[in-house]
Amino acid sequence: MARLSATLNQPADPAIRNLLGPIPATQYTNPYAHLFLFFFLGSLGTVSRVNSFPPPSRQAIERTVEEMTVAAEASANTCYRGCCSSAAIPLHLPASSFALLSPIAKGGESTVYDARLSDGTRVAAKKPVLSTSDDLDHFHRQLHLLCKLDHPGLAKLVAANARPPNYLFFFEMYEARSLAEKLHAEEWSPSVDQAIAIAYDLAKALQYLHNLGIVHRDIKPANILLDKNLHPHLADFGLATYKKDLKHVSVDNWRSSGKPTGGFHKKNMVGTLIYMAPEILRNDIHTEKSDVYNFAVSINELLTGVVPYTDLRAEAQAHTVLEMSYTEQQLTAAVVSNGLRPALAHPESGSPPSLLSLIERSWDPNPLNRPSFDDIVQELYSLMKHRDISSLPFTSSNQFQDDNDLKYIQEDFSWLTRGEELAKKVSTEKSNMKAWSSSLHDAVQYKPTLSWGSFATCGRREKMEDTHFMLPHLCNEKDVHAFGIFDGHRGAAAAEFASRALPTFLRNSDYISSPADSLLDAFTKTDKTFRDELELHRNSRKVAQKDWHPGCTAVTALIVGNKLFVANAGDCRAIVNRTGSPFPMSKDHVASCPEERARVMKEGVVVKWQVDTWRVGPAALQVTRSIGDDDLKPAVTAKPEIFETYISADDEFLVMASDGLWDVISNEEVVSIIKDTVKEPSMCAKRLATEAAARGSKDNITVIVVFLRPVSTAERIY
Ligand SMILES: Nc1ncnc2c1ncn2[C@@H]1O[C@H](COP(=O)(O)OP(=O)(O)OP(=O)(O)O)[C@@H](O)[C@H]1O
Ligand SMILES: [Mn+2]
Ligand SMILES: [Mn+2]
Repeated sequence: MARLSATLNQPADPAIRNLLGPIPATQYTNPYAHLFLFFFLGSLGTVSRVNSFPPPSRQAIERTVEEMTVAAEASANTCYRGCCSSAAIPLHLPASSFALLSPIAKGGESTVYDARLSDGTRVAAKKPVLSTSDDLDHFHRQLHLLCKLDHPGLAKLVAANARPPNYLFFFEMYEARSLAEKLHAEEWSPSVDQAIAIAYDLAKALQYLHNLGIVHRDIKPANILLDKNLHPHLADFGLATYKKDLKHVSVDNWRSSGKPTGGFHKKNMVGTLIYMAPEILRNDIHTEKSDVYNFAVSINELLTGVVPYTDLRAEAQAHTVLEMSYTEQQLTAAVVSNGLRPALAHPESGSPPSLLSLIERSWDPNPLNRPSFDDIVQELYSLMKHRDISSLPFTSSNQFQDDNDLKYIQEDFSWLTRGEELAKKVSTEKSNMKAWSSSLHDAVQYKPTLSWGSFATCGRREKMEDTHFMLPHLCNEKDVHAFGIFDGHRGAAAAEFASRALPTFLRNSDYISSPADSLLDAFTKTDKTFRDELELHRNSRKVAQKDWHPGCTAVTALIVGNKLFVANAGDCRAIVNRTGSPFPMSKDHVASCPEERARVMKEGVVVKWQVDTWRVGPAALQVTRSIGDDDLKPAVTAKPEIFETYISADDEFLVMASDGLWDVISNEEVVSIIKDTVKEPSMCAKRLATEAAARGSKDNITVIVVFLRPVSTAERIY
């Protein structure tokens, strides 16, 4: 308001000054001045109709007023109202710097054009229909939101023109157009693996939005755009909003809107009716879980290639469901009251049962029963790993891969499988497990009873660079178990490689007699094999960026009978709850630790205070030990520190986690959180990760919880 009053007081177009003339100056500074002005200008239109001048449209006047504001504003990159700003996206693209070519889609709300920027970039220009001041507000809300978003799974805004008279959004052009067109116009039929990869990418994008507190509210294949590699990008933020604003918006939409059955809202409702969750059809407020429902219907459409409910065509009344408006009510009633859903993809078509179950749970009538996108991402990620989809050409690799190894992926390369292959090749196939367990046959020794679970989430990060493994009963030895977590940096390559290579080395340890030596050996071999492989790839023509040095920190626990060994390199951490308090099983290797700093400097690498903490070398790494990071070897060593201890009845559980957890939750708090959680290891792991995310952890979070004694005993004690 301050801005408005300031600008209105400036000398401007005399026509406008005349229009505004009669308004007493005091009213400009009143907080409702804008509204006031608006009504006032609106009534002018009516007045001037009496005279024979053509009435200036409300929109024209509002824009002229806004133009004055534009003139008054410095060249700051904000919209004319000052509500939207961006460091990266130009918000005032002058008319001379773009050309609109042919329209590619036209809806009630907007026209999308094939367009070119002056540097020749092909973009999609979305020109919204702005006929009321509500539409203008809506444009600003949408721009404000789009300026805040940056995720590979979302349609990317590259520029905007947020000033009169041409309000435009410029998006990156996704050449394969929308999933709806691809499926129904081109009759594309994706492989199951392609469908899973698309679902995973989309789920990641939605997880990102939900973590920011944003709901999309219009997920459907027509709003899922595909690039030339068939990676999906969620588009159309016309209905997206902060969840916290939703109550308000919803009341606006459904109750106090002057036109409850027509216009904008009706159109949006109708346009997406077949994707809408029962609670929305009942006019409840949209939550994240309504997005989950829309997602499920869309993914099922991707798997089946069938527009929801159109396969009911044979049945008498369903015939017109999509064509005639009166049957919309019947469809609504069936979805809401009778639990009607689109026909689920057939297992015979190759869709894995776990995916079908995920879809069914995601369109559950009760929103509370639907999984969150954290859960969905996790499930799809496991499914992808299980099917080894990361090595297929159409993968959603960029979600958990660095842009560099994206190239490998597209050439059928996977750091995961490479880790396993190479470790097998390097190690001899002779296992030492027998030697370890021969020490176990002591009748009086304590026998821990194990149960284990894990949870991993990308959290607020865009990419998942943590990996982990759980190998209970290693080599079919009932008393030997291994667990590990790897936290990647500078890409996920090292973490992925290590998550397969390290357990393979462990399994195949040959000549070494003690488990601790085997751990040490597995760490150093994993590091060496990874760096050798990386060197080969960097020298090959496949990698554009030669200066690429991914690494990962690692923590691995090996339980042999009643003995626990933890090997750690970097800032993951492991603790045991021993007689009710945390007993550390690792030490953090970070540059802020004086001994570690001295060690690194002795090896000839500089450690400097940078930004907020001590950092190592030109790469400014915070950790002082890791696998990979070949630009900093040998100072940043892969040699782990190994702690060992006997497990006794005093020991309740082991917790291992990446630093995303420990950054925000102390060892003591971890113990007490598990104390009040159901004694089920994966529930405990999930609870800890969720708590860390809620406390603002900005990192990927992976947690493994291993109960060391029968859970019922533990529960009786607490
Ligand atoms: N960046 C883009 N690249 C390629 N095609 C695009 C792009 N953006 C939009 N389109 C095409 O234009 C169509 C409409 O875009 P969008 O959904 O953003 O507009 P809308 O007016 O909000 O439509 P709706 O009727 O779904 O609300 C899309 O389905 C797609 O076919
Ligand atoms: Mn759309
Ligand atoms: Mn839209």
